[in-house]
Amino acid sequence: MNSAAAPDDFSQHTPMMAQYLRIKAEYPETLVFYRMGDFYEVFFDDARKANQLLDVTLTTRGQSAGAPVVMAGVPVHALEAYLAKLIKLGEAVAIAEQVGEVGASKGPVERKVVRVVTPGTVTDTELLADKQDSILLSVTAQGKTFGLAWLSLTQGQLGLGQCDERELGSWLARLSPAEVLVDRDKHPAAVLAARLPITNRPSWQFDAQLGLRKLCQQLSVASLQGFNAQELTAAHAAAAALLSYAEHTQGRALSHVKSLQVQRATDLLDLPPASQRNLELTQTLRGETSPTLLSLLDTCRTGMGSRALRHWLLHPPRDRAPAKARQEAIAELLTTGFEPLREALRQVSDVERIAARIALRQVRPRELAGLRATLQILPELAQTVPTGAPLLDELAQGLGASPHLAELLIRAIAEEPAVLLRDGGVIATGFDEQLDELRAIQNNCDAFLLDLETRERARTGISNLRVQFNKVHGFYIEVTTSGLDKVPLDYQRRQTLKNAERFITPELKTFEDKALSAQERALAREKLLFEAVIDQLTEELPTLARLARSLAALDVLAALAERAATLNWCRPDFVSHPCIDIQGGRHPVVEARLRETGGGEFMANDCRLDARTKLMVITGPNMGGKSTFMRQVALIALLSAIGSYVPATSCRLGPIDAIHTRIGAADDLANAQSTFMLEMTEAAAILHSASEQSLVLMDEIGRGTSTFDGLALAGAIATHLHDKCRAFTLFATHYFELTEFPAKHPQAVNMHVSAVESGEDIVFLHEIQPGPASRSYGVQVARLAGMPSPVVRQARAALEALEARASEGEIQIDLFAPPPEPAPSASAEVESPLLDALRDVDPDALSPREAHAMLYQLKSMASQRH
Ligand SMILES: Nc1ncnc2c1ncn2[C@@H]1O[C@H](COP(=O)(O)OP(=O)(O)OP(=O)(O)O)[C@@H](O)[C@H]1O
Repeated sequence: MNSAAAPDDFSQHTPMMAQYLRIKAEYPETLVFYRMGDFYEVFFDDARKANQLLDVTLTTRGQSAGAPVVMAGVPVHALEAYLAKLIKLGEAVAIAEQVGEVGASKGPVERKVVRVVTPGTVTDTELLADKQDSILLSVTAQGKTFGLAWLSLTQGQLGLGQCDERELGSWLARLSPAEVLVDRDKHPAAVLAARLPITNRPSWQFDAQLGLRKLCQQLSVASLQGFNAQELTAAHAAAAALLSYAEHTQGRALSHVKSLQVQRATDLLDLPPASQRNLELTQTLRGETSPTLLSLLDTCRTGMGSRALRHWLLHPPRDRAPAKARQEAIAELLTTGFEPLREALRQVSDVERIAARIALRQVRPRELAGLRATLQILPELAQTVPTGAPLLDELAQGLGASPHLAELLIRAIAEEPAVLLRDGGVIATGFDEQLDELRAIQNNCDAFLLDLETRERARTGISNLRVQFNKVHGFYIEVTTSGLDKVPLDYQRRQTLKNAERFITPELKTFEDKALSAQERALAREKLLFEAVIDQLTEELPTLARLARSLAALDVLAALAERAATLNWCRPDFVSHPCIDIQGGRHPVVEARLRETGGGEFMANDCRLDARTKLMVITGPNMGGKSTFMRQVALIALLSAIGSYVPATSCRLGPIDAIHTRIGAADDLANAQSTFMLEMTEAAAILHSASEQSLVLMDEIGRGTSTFDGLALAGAIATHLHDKCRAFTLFATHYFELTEFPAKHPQAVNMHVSAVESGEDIVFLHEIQPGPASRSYGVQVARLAGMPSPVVRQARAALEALEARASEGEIQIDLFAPPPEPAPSASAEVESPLLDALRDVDPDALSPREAHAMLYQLKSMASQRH
C-alpha cells in the first residue's frame, strides 16, 4: 500500500496505524520517524526509502486494513547518526514523539511531530558541518525577475536578492544552499542544473504581499525602506515561502532572526559557477575539499572563523574599502604578532551556534558551560588584539560582551552540568534556595538509610539486613532467607527473590515519599530555572551575535596574517586606473603541493596588463604551465578583493568587476557528450557579460571541435574580447595561427611558456616570456608520458611530413578579418541597381544580339558590386 495515497478515513486501520497515517498525511513528502519505545519506526513507502538510504532492514508486522504493515526502525540512541546521513542526502525528517502519558487514555499514546529536520534548517551542532553554514534558500520567478530569499538559522540572518535568469547560476553557486525551496509547479532550470536538494512548496506560499508583511513582522519594522528592500517584490514572494517553512520546521517563531542583508550582484565581484569550479576555490575539480584555495587559507582556530572565511572568499566586494581595512588589520597583526590571539581563539566555543540554539530554545546545558568559559576568557582575549587598525579596534569592541552574562552563567550553571536537563544537576548550588533545600533532602538520604539500617539490625537482630533503593521498587529492607524468622510484624512484604525477601516499613515509606517527591520537585525546579536563564540570555542575543561576528572576523584576519607570514605573501596595492600588475606571482596551491611532494621550486612569473595591453595570447607546450599561470592571476585578483595578502613579490590592481573562466577540465569527462556545447555555452556567457573591468581566462577554447572549426571560433572569440568587451584577457591556445593575432590587434601581445629541448626530450622551465612559442612539443610530451617508442617514432615522422606539406601549400587566411555583413534577407528592401536593371529587361523584346550584350552588362554590374 502507498501511505502517501492513504485515504483520509483511517477507521479500517488499527488505532496505532490510524494515528501514524494521520501524522503522515500532514508530512507527505517528509520521512516520518514515529517513536515506539526504544525505536523510531518508519512505515510503508518511508520504510522502503529508509531501507535504501540507511540500509536498515525491512520487516512486516501484523496487518492493518487487511494489508501487511511494512516497517523499518532505527534505535533511539542512534538517531543523530541516521539523521546526519539523511540530511547529507538532502532528505527531511519529521520526528513524532510520544507526548501523552502512557495509559492516560484509551488507544495509543498521543504522538506529535516535535521537530522537522531538513538540510537547510538543522541547528543541531552534531548535524552541522563545523566549517560550513547551512543556508536555506527560496527562489521564485516573477516574470523575468528571479527573487531570492535565504536564511541562516544558526546566524539568525536573512538575505534578499533579485537577478535575471542568466545570473541565477552565479547566485546559487555563491550562496551554496543546503536546501532550496521552489514553487512545486515551476522549477527554474538553473536550480535543477545546480543539483541542489529541492523542497517543493505550494504556489500560493510564494506571495509577495504576504512576504512583505512577514518580513516586516519578523524584523519588527513598519517597512523595509530602511533596508533598501521595499521594492524587491520578487524577493518578498520568495521570503513568504521561506519564513513559513522555517517556522514550520522549527515548530516556533524565529525570535532571533533580526537582521536582513540585501545583496546586489553589482556590489560583488562576479564569480560565476564555472570560475568557482575552475579556480578550485572550495572544491577540487574532482569534488574534494582539498587541496583548494580555501583548504590552504583555512588555518582558522574556530568553526566560526572557517565559516566566515568561506563567506569572504565567495562574496568578494567590488568596493575596495573593506579590503583595505582588512589589509590594514593584517599588517598590524603581522607587526605586533598574531600568535597570542590565535592561541586564545583555540579556547573559544561556537558562540554563533550556541546563540542560535538559545533562540530556538534547544540549547544544551554543556553548551552554556562552553559559552560561559568563552565569556570568561574574553578580557584576556581582547588583550591579544593589537590596537592601531580601525577594523581591529572595532572588532575588539565587539568582544566587550556584557560581563553580567558571564556572571549569570557562573552563578546559574553547575561547574560540570549533566548532558541532559532531565538528568538534573544542571543548575549550580547556591543559585536557588528552594532547589538547594530539595537537593539537601536527597543528599541526606544516604545518612538516613545508614542510620535506619543500623537501627533495624539492632532491633531485629538480623546482622546482614540491608536498606536499599532501586528505580523500579523504590526503597526496601532486604532480608535473606536465613533471617526471615526474625522479621518483625510491621514489615510489609514488597517483593520475593530467590534467596531473599524485600520489605517496607511505615517509617521507610514516609521517607520514600518525601525523598522521591523531593527528587521530582528538584528536577521540575531545575527545568524552570533553566528556562528562566534562557529567557535572560534571549534578551542578550544581539550582544551574542555581535560577539560571534567579532570572534569570527578576528579569527579570519589572524589566519590570513599567519598565511601571509608563513607563505611569504605581499600586500597588494589598489589603484584607480585599469591595470593588473603582478611581479613574482605564484599559484598558492600548486606551490604548496610542489613543496609537500618535493616536486621542486615553483617558478614565479610576472603579469602586466593595463589600458594598452589587455589581451595575452599564451602559447607553449602542454604541461608547460599555461593553466597554472592564468589561474594564479585570477587567484591573486580574488585574494586581493577579499583583503588578503597575495602570493607575489608585488601586486598593483585597478578595479575588477568579475573573474570569468573558460577552462576545459574534468567536467569534460563527466559530460562527454556535451563537451563542445558546454564549452560554447560558457564562452557565450562570458562574451555577453565581460566588461572592460573583467578578468577573463580562456584556456584552449575550440579544442572540443574539429581543427578548422576550433581555430575559426577561437579567432573570432579573441577578436570579440579584444574589440568589444575590451576585458583583461589571458588567452591560452594551442593554435599557432593565433600568434598572428597581436600583429593586427594593438592591445594584444604574445607570451609563451618556455621549454628547452635536450636531445629528444623536453625540459619545462615554467617561465612566462614575451613572444610566441617556437613549437608545441606535443610529441616530446607524449614521449615523457611513456608512450611506446614505435608510436612516438611514427608520430614524429608524420609530423615532419605534415609540416613540410603545410609550408608548401600554405594558404593565407585572415582569421581576424572583420566579419562580413550579414546577407540581406529576402524580404528586405534592398537598393540594387543590378536588380533594377534586371527588372527593366523585357526578354521578349530583345534580339539575340541585344540579349547577349545585356548579359555582359549585367555581369559587369555584378562584378563591380562584389
Ligand atoms: N610556475 C611553475 N613552477 C613550477 N611548476 C609549475 C609551474 N607551472 C606549472 N607547473 C607544473 O606543471 C604542471 C602542468 O602545468 P599546467 O597544467 O599549468 O600546464 P599547461 O601548459 O596548462 O598544460 P596543458 O596545456 O596540458 O593543460 C603543474 O601541475 C605543475 O606541477
